[in-house]
Amino acid sequence: MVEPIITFENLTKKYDGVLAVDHLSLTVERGEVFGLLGPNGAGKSTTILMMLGLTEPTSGQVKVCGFNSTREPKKVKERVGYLPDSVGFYEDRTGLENLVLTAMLNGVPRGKATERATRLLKEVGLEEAMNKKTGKYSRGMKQRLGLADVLIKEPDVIVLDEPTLGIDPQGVQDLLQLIEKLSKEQGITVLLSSHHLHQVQQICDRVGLFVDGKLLAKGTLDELSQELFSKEGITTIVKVSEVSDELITMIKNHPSVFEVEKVDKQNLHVKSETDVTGGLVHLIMDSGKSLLELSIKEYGLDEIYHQYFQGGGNHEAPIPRTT
Ligand SMILES: Nc1ncnc2c1ncn2[C@@H]1O[C@H](COP(=O)(O)OP(=O)(O)OP(=O)(O)O)[C@@H](O)[C@H]1O
Repeated sequence: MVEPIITFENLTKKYDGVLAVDHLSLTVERGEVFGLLGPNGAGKSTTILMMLGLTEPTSGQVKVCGFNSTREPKKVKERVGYLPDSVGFYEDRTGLENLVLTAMLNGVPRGKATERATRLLKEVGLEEAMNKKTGKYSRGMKQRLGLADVLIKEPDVIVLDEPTLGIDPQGVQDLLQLIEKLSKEQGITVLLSSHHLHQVQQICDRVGLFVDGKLLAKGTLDELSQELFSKEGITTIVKVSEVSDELITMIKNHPSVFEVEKVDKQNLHVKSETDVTGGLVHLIMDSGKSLLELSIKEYGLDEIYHQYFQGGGNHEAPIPRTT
């Protein structure tokens, strides 16, 4: 069996009575893109700091590539690239010079460092700006350079803390696609901490929802929505030429249907215990109306998050900003 690349075991951190991370147990598989999601103060940064060996757990442990982050922090740092939410570079040096310096500080000889830095700068789309001083880089360019900077030591894992902060929408899309590509093509494991649900949803294989230091739920979007919404049944969105009382009665009589909501004169939301799309097609045809649209409602991460913190998780955590 392949060992998980990151293992958190009952990881706990207390600061002067504040339980920043509360008995976190979680495994991340090699090559996964895992999203750490949670409102401010949920414990995401503290979790990352313990994983990098930069702060000691109060109890429990975290292992990366089989190395204990507290006892063997150097070995962990050799394998993990960390991109904080704001990266600092020597502003009077070029992107290429900055990268070569990082590579050499990580023990890569100059020739190889220049070769690797040039290749990475191309990969992150900074080919034309590589000889420009980083003081003249935009925020998006600095984040791209930051990504190249964490990749230069060829890590197994990269940890990205709010990587898209302050970047324009196109820059965000480009950066997310780049992260996804790197993970898929090079098998790099990515741990992404973010408030931005839509961005996380776009590239993460699995997510963990954190609040008050606790991991409330983890899984793929499908698993989380199944867990939260299965008790609500399946919602089918129906659009017909005209909603009539007769049609509503016919649908209500379907044995699996337990609720029919008329949204407007053409739209209905049908809640049922099982998938009733086939049955609905027949009922609508029998009623003499035309079927214009029929789809099962899918839940996105924002609905899952909202539901978890508003009701499903019975927590009163604030809803984080989602823009
Ligand atoms: N050095 C510290 N000393 C005391 N308390 C701290 C320290 N660092 C974090 N905390 C507390 O630990 C809790 C978790 O903070 P943490 O920064 O890990 O959350 P976060 O999820 O990363 O939040 P954000 O999204 O705002 O960065 C908070 O209550 C915070 O106030």
